[in-house]
Amino acid sequence: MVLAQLGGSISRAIQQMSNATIIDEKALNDCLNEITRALLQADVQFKLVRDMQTNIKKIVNLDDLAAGHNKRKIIQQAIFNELCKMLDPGKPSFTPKKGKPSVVMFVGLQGSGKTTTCTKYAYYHQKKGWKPALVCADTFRAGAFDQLKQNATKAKIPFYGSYTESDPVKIAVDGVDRFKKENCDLIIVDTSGRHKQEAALFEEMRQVSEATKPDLVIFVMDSSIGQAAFDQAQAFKQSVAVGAVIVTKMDGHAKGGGALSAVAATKSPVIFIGTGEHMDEFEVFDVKPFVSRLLGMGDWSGFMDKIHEVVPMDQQPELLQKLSEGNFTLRIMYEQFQNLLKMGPIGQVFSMLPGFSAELMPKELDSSNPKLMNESRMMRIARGSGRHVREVMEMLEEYKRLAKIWSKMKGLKIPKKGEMSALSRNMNAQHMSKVLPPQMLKQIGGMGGLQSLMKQMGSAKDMMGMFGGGDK
Ligand SMILES: Nc1nc2c(ncn2[C@@H]2O[C@H](COP(=O)(O)OP(=O)(O)OP(=O)(O)O)[C@@H](O)[C@H]2O)c(=O)[nH]1
Repeated sequence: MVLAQLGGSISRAIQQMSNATIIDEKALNDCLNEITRALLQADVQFKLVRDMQTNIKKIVNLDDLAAGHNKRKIIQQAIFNELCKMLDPGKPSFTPKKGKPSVVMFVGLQGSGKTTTCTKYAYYHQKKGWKPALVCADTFRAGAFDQLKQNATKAKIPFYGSYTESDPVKIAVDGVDRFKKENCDLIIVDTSGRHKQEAALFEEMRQVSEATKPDLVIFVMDSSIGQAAFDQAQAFKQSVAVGAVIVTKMDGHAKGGGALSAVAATKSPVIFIGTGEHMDEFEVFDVKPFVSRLLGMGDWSGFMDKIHEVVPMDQQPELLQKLSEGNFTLRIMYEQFQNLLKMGPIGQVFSMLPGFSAELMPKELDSSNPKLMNESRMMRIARGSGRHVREVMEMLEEYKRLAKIWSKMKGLKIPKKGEMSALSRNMNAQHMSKVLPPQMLKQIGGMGGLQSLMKQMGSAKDMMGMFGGGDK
C-alpha cells in the first residue's frame, strides 16, 4: 500500500529533524517541506497540505519555546494532531442502533466497489448480531441485481430487487417497506453508479433518498482516484446528505491520499475501509490508530482487539496468561496464525510461512529456545514443506522478534476486552521502555521523557496506541 510509503516518508522527515543538533527554523522548515512533498505525492489535496503546514507552524512557535522544551516531541505531536484533524471532521456520523430500524443508502461512482461494500457492511453487522437486509435499487447496470443477490445469498442476508421493474425509486421504497415489516434493523439500499458524475445519476439518487428517507448516506470511494477525490466527493455531497465515507481498495497500489481529501470535501468521517474483494476484508476505520500506524508508531489497542476477536473465547485466558508470563513459544505463534487463517483471506499471507505443518516436532513447538533448530534441521523442514531455507530462517527470525517483545512484557497484566483502563494501571514507564525500540526511546528523551509523556497522555492506552509494541 502506498500509504505505508507516505508514513515512512513522514517518519523519516521527523527523524532527520530530530538528528539535527539544534532544531531551528530551518530544521523545522526542511521537515515540513519533506512532509508536504510526501503528502502531495500521496495525492492529498494541495490546499489541505498547505493548511496543515501553516497550522503546524502556528502551533510550534520556536521563538516561544524555552530552551528546556523538548521541541522535537512538540513538533511530532503537532504533526500527529494535524494529520488526525485532516481525517476527523469533528463530528461523528449517525450510528445505527441494533434493534431499531435504520435505512442506510450507499452512493458512489460505478466500479467504486459500492455493491461489494454494501454486502461487506451488512455482513459485518450480521456477525455482531444485527438483522441486516439488502435492497438493490440499481436498475442501470445489467447484472447489478444478480451480483447483489449472489453476495447476499453467500452471506445469508435477505435481499430485495427486481428483474422487471425499471424504476429504482419504486424498488427502493418497496424493499425498505418490506424489510421494515420483517423487523430488519439495518436496511441497506444500493443505488446505481455511473461512469461519470452525470446529472441523471444525481437526480436519481436524490429521488431515492427523498422517497426512502435514509438515516445515513454513505459515499463509497475508490482509493485510487487520487486528486479527483475532492471534487467527486463534493459533487455527491451537494446532491444528497452524505454522512459518512467508506474508502475501498486500500489493499491495492492506491496512493490513498484521496481519502483525506474526501473527508474534507464531505465533512464526514471515513467509517470503514475495504481491504480486498472478500466479504471480510473490511475494517473499521479509527483516526488515531490509523495515523499512529501511518507514522510507524504501531497500534496496540487494535492488536489487543484482534486477539479478542480472533482467539476463541475459551483459549483467551490461557493465551493471555502465557503471554503475560513472557512465555512465547513457536506453538503459540503457530496457533495464533491458525486462528488468523480461520479469518479467511488474510490467511494467504500466513500460509506462505513455511514449516507450519507436521514438519515441526512438539519439542520444537513448545520450547522457547529457537536454538533447538540447527542448520540441518532447517534444511530438512524446508525440503519437507517445499520451501526455501531462507523462508524457514525468516519464519524463525519473526518468531524471535515476537518472542523478544513478549519476554519484555513479562509480568504485565493483560486486560479483558473493554478493560483497557486496567492496562493503564498495570503499564508503567518501565514496561514501556522495554518494549519501545531504542531509537524511539531516545527520541522521546529516555526514561525521563517517557515518564513525563505518559503522565501527559494520561493513559497507557493512548501511549500504546501511539507507539505500539513493535521493534522491527
Ligand atoms: N481489491 C479490492 N477490490 C475491491 C474492493 N471493493 C470492491 N472491489 C472490487 O471492485 C470491483 C467493483 O466492485 P462493485 O461492487 O461491482 O462496484 P460498484 O461500485 O457496485 O459498481 P456499480 O454497481 O456498477 O456501480 C469488483 O471487482 C470488486 O470485487 C476492495 O476493497 N479491494
